[in-house]
Amino acid sequence: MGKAVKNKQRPVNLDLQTISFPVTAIASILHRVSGVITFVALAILLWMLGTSLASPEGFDDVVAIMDNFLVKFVLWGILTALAYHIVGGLRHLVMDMGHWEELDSANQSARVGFVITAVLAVLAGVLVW
Ligand code: HEM
Repeated sequence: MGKAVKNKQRPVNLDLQTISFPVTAIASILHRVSGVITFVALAILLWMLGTSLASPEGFDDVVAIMDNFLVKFVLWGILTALAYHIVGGLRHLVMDMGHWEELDSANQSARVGFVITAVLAVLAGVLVW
């Protein structure tokens, strides 16, 4: 009993300000977050598509809704999340084929993925506004 307690006395760092995640961990977390955002966004986008196709009034309603900064911002966020999910997803698929699995190449591909997403986010902003 006493020995079991002793074995649990390992160093534990719970000070969030001193914990720094590797770039690959951040890329991984963001991929999951962007997947969940994309999933939730599907409901919003399908509702907008359905409403806009249902009638000319519905189309006008969706156009009117889109004329709001907050709605545009949410749409921009959705497009950016989708862009990151696709970029990160393609990176995953390349890794599944046995490439970019070493520490250096994994770090580099994660960084390149962030840069490509930043460019796509700017393009999404141009599209939405
Ligand atoms: C409607 C569109 C999509 C939705 C809602 C979606 C959602 C998700 C979610 C929730 C996950 C789980 C993430 C996790 O547990 O870590 C996931 C994983 C994944 N997604 Fe998507 N996704 C979509 C489209 C795509 C596309 C277009 C690609 C292609 C590039 C893609 C590639 C992947 C890959 C490779 C994984 C596995 C990642 C891993 O092994 O950790 N997804 N997706």
